[in-house]
Formats: sequence, C-alpha cells, structure tokens
Amino acid sequence: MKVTVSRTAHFNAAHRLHNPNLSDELNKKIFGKCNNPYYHGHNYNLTVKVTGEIDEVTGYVIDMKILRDIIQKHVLDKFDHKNLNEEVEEFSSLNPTAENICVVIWQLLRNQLEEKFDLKVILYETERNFVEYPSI
Ligand SMILES: Nc1nc2c(c(=O)[nH]1)N=C([C@H](O)[C@H](O)COP(=O)(O)OP(=O)(O)OP(=O)(O)O)CN2
Ligand SMILES: [Zn+2]
Repeated sequence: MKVTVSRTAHFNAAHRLHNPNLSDELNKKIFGKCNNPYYHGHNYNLTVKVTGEIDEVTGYVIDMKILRDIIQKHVLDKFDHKNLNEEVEEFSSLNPTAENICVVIWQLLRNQLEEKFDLKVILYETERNFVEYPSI
C-alpha cells in the first residue's frame, strides 16, 4: 500500500527569461515583461510529494523532518533570495522558466532520496501559474 507524504516550502527569487540565441527583439516579443534586463522577482511556492510504502516499525513513509531538511539544504539554501540567472549554476545556460526551475528542483531532490520513493514536484510561480514534474 503506497502513501504520499507532502511538504510545502517557499522561496523568493529574481530571474530574467531570455534566450541568448535569439535577438533582443524576439526575446522581448516572446517573454515580454519577463525579459526585463534588470530582472524581476516571484514568491515561489513549492510542494514536494514523496510516495512510498509505510515502514512497519515507524509508521512513516519518510520522516517529515528529514524531508524538510533535504528541501532546506538542497533547494531553499540554493534558491532563496537569489538571482537565479546570475547566482544559481544550473541556470547559467538554462532559461529559468517555471518549467525548468521545477525540473531542476526535482533533480536536486531526486539525488537525495532513496530509489524506493517516487517523487513529484509542484511549483507555483504566481498564485495562478504553476507547473508540475513529472507530468503524470
Ligand atoms: N510556460 C510558461 N509561461 C510563462 C512563464 C513560465 O515560466 N512558463 N513565466 C511567465 C512569467 O515569468 C510569470 O510567471 C507571469 O507573471 P504574470 O503575468 O505576472 O502572472 P500572474 O499570474 O501574476 O498574472 P496574470 O495577469 O493573472 O497572468 C509568463 N509565462
Ligand atoms: Zn518571472
């Protein structure tokens, strides 16, 4: 019997959506205000869902405190109050769209969790815009 344990987290960060292979004009056309060369910020809300079997001894799928500490160390310490384009190496040549940020967070967390767990990450960039990975 598999159960999903979820933990929410929050960070704020600055970014600029920009593709250096495109002209400034085309970047502005595609990304609009998000292409502002002086950057802009979002208050990101994150939900991390870990699915697995309930351990017979502890009654846990995963200790929430352990999950909290993994998110803190591997996501929040890296992203919170940062300029994603300039300060987070994963985005040095990757456009920090909500989709790409979500996949990067998934990869960072996947590396920290035992293989027996399934992992899903949901990232809200604004109250109305959110993405999830994997998609099913
Ligand atoms: N597929 C994507 N589309 C867009 C992304 C993205 O990351 N992936 N990002 C943006 C902007 O960065 C931002 O998320 C949109 O901000 P905004 O237009 O202010 O969105 P709001 O929900 O706050 O406002 P609405 O006016 O209700 O849309 C754009 N697209
Ligand atoms: Zn933005």
